[in-house]
Amino acid sequence: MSLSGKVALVTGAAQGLGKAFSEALLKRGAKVCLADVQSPLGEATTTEFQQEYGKDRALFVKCDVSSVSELQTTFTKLLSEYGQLDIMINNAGIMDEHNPARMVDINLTGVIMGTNMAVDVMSKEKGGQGGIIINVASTAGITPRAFFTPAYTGTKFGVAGFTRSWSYNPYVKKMGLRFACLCPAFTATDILNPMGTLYPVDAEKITQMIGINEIPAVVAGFIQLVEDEQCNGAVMTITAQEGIQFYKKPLALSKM
Ligand SMILES: NC(=O)c1ccc[n+]([C@@H]2O[C@H](COP(=O)([O-])OP(=O)(O)OC[C@H]3O[C@@H](n4cnc5c(N)ncnc54)[C@H](O)[C@@H]3O)[C@@H](O)[C@H]2O)c1
Ligand SMILES: CCCCC/C=C\C=C\[C@H](O)C/C=C\C/C=C\CCCC(=O)O
Repeated sequence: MSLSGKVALVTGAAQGLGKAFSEALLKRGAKVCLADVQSPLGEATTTEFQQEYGKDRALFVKCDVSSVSELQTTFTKLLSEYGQLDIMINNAGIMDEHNPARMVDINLTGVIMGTNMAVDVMSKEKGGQGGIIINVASTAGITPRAFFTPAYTGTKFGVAGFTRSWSYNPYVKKMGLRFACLCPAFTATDILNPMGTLYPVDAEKITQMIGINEIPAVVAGFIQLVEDEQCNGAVMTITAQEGIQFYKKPLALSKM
């Protein structure tokens, strides 16, 4: 898939992985709407990108993904500026075991609402041009070994299950859509800073054992998913020890 002239919406784009995904798309010729709850930082990131890639190529919208109305406003602003949406990246997420309800609202409900709104805009059956929706989960979303963060792990299992379920929808071909789930293990971003766990854990020991991805390694996997026209249903894990791997797909359902 050539990215030149495509339009992307990336949530949680002010910093970290979302910022890096946005820049990778910009470098390949896409226009990017950066959505984030952090307003000054999101604006600064967008200004930086406008200076590097052109004023009309990046747009910032302040958006809390846990708010249906803020998400709707984001889609409205994006469409009025760029007229189309081809690539939806539901990336915004937090780690806060002490506030599980808020974490579910952002990490899971935000992804569900962002995906469903994107389907409405992008589906060929509804006047869109098709495209790809990538939801960012975590290796914690496919193995419960992240025992120290049970609620976070629950939200990421939800994201992976939700995304895979969409990918098996028998209408995806007609809609011209692809769904993929990106599951990095520990990656060097600010989310690791507070180590917000419920129980005392030797975080250093755990991260040493598992290793920490550098951001470019995750961006490489991300771009592979965006560009690969055959990737519908992919669940890609990225670990410092084993790099990119694909989580096995269950047997296909008999023809529906
Ligand atoms: N870094 C890791 O170790 C790692 C590993 C696996 C998965 N992930 C996932 O990657 C995604 C990106 O995280 P990151 O590592 O870049 O962390 P980060 O903390 O650097 O970035 C998260 C971004 O999301 C934004 N955000 C938070 N709440 C939001 C909300 N309600 N609405 C909109 N934006 C919001 C933040 O402002 C921030 O810009 C998350 O979903 C995270 O769970 C991270
Ligand atoms: C001990 C520190 C916990 C707090 C870390 C904060 C945020 C982390 C977010 C990531 O999504 C976590 C990524 C991976 C989970 C770690 C291990 C899962 C097991 C990996 C494996 O089984 O290979």
